[in-house]
Amino acid sequence: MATSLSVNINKIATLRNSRGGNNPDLIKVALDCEKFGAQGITVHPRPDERHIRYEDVFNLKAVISTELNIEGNCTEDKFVKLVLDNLPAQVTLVPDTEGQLTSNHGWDTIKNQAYLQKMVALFKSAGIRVSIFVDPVVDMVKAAKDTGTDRIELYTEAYAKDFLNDPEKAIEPYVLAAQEANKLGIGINAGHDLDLNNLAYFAKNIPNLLEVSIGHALVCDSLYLGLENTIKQYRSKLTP
Ligand SMILES: CC(=O)[C@@H](O)[C@H](O)COP(=O)(O)O
Ligand SMILES: NCC(=O)COP(=O)(O)O
Repeated sequence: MATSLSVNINKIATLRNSRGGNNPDLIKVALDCEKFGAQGITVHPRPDERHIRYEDVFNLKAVISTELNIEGNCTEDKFVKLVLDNLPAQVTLVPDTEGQLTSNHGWDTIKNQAYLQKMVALFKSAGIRVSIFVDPVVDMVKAAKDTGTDRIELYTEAYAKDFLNDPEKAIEPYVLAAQEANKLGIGINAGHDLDLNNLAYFAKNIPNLLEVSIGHALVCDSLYLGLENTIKQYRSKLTP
């Protein structure tokens, strides 16, 4: 089974916002990503709207034909409303605090069990698939199962960092977490700092990896390789 590639277009919005106009055109880029082989589009709007604006989500939902994955912090009412108003294929719950540079930890699914159960039920009752962003820790995966979530998203920053020195050691906690998820029947997504160097090894070693969402490195690579070629190269890393 090949893993799906969802392209995170936050960084396209960052570039657009830097000059206040509409260049690059986020909608056109999303549609081109799909044309070039992306199997989903990921956005992670943040409360300060420094990259994806809330209105972008409505505009994207109206035109894209692949899966829309909205990531963000469900403790913000505005985020919850945005998701319920747009009914994406998937919502990924990420425990960010306001003003955070980027995501830097997964949910503590034990401490926040009751809260997550409530939020998962809310989104699922609207027909939205739910994924919970977690660190690669077996106990977090076990407690994620109890929330009723459909999937987890493994937070891969530590993998990406440690891969440079020792790939086998870097992947170890992720394999254990994935094995637990497989045993419990939860789907597995992954993301953060995945790139052309570390992606194939991750996909090869994680059993039943359903989806990766990749933004920062993919957009950087496209400066050199072009967007179409870049997406094809990422897709090829996910083909068994
Ligand atoms: C949850 C995750 O790892 C990504 O969504 C990442 O946080 C992207 O967000 P930024 O583009 O704001 O860094
Ligand atoms: N969920 C991870 C994501 O969407 C993109 O993370 P990154 O590739 O920008 O680090």
